[in-house]
Amino acid sequence: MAAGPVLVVDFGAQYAQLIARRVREAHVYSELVPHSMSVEQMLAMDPKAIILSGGPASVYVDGAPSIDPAIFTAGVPVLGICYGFQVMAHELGGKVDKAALGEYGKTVAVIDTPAGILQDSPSEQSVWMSHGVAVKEAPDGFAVLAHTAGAPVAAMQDPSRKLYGVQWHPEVRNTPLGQDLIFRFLHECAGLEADWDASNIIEDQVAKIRKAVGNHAVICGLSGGVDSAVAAALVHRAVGDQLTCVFVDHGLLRKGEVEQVKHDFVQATGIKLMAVDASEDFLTALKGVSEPERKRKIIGEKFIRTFEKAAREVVAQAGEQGQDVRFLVQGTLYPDVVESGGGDGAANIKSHHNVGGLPDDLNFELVEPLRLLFKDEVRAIGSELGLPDEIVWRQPFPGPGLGIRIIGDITRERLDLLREADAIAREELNRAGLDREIWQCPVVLLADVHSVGVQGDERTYGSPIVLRPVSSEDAMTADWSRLPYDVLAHISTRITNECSGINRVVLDVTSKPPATIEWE
Ligand SMILES: Nc1ncnc2c1ncn2[C@@H]1O[C@H](COP(=O)(O)OP(=O)(O)OP(=O)(O)O)[C@@H](O)[C@H]1O
Ligand SMILES: O=c1[nH]c(=O)c2[nH+]cn([C@@H]3O[C@H](COP(=O)(O)O)[C@@H](O)[C@H]3O)c2[nH]1
Ligand SMILES: NC(=O)CC[C@H](N)C(=O)O
Ligand SMILES: [Mg+2]
Repeated sequence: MAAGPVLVVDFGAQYAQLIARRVREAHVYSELVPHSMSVEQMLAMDPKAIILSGGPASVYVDGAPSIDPAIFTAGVPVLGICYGFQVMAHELGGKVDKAALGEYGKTVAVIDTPAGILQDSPSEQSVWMSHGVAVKEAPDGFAVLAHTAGAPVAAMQDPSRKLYGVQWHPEVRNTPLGQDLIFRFLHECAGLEADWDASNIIEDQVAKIRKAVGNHAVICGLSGGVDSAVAAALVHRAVGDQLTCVFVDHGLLRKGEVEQVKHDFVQATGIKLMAVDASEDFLTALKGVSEPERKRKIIGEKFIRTFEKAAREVVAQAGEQGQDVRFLVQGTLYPDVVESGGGDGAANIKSHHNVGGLPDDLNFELVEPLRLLFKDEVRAIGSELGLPDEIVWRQPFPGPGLGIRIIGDITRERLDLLREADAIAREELNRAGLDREIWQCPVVLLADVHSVGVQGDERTYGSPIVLRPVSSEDAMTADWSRLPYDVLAHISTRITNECSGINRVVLDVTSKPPATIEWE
């Protein structure tokens, strides 16, 4: 039995990393590789199985990405999904052409033969589709298992060669029986054992970090959020006191956050923490800037400059034995990478400060043990590492902080106003016991928008506050939370009463997509 990961070959899919994550959910380790990697290199990784992802191209168009057909005769079980399925059919002599009917979204699949990857399937399944190309005839040797209105061959298999393909997307939650198909491919068709969970990643990462860092000093950007806390805990387990965490107060934090992070983190972990007040520096650099990407780039750069200063301080404090700090740990997760345009062929939606916002002259080597993972996986690791619930279940808060929640330029007055409104919303949501139900609730100040109000019989001309409570599994998609009206009413009354200058509170009722969670 091969010892390597299940490889997910990325053909530029929206959901490639999601496939890897569903495989890990089925307790088999999985990693993503680009389709540009050669088949020899893939096989050198000793993969247990290979999954070919979806993608935007059409196989019959010149120059469309493909894969060396040697992959299909290497004896490694292969599952093709959507574009990957079309590639498999095309390369092995099947017929692939424009679909008579494109299918996007919820579709009914008729299961003609409930075998193999579709063993025990009901005769019809609701599946999630996104295709305009279809496999019209399966290659020789394949059995057709299912069809839909637009896909005469919607699933096929040749168990003797361990080759499987499906037109729909089993990796998205909108395909209710999708995980069942992935599970059957891995454990029944490919015969893999369920041998991976969060504790494996801890062992793996600790070993990798130890090897990379050696006996050098390391700093970790620590925000109090779960991602950096888990990254810090992993690095601490690997190299102990070589690690110093650096918490930056950039003036864009929420009310009470500095004291809370200093206290909770040190108490929970015992890791060395250096808190740096860099607010003057950040706010001066941000003066007069209202364009979101500019804000993000400035914040990303200032973070690094602050870490550089902190690193010099760490060296100075170490005295005689002090040596340069080469490594910077960040709690970067996969959604930060993909939204910054870092996926293979993915678009830049917004430059997360810790990825797309990094300056070109970065002198640190980055240590990002969570870079391929999603937040719920990180939470599982945090629990396994023994971090307290207050850290593991803390709602996300973006590194650029309130800076990307003031729509308009950033001033100290606007920050103070937003901080008050945000504190009220958080207090009331917490009091109503809604913390776990809500993924996070950005509170946004539309600083340049003014509307007329009447307070104490006087005319006011103030700015609105937007409440943006969302529910989500991994921040890649989100829906607006249906909060109880009385909680909303209470928050609205308190904000307008207590925050002078705010005369309106509005609720954002948009999902992601089409919106994003943060406004900038
Ligand atoms: N105020 C800060 N001081 C130091 N480092 C920070 C700060 N804010 C963010 N970072 C760094 O940037 C990374 C990305 O921020 P991000 O908000 O995505 O993660 P997090 O704060 O650790 O967790 P969460 O997403 O749950 O808020 C962090 O993991 C951390 O390394
Ligand atoms: O550390 C961060 N640096 C950033 O630059 C950044 N931008 C967005 N976010 C957080 O990422 C998740 C997805 O946000 P969006 O739907 O707004 O893209 C949400 O949880 C956001 O709060 C960030 N976190
Ligand atoms: N989602 C996909 O992989 C789409 C595959 C191909 N581009 C099609 O339209 O059929
Ligand atoms: Mg954060």
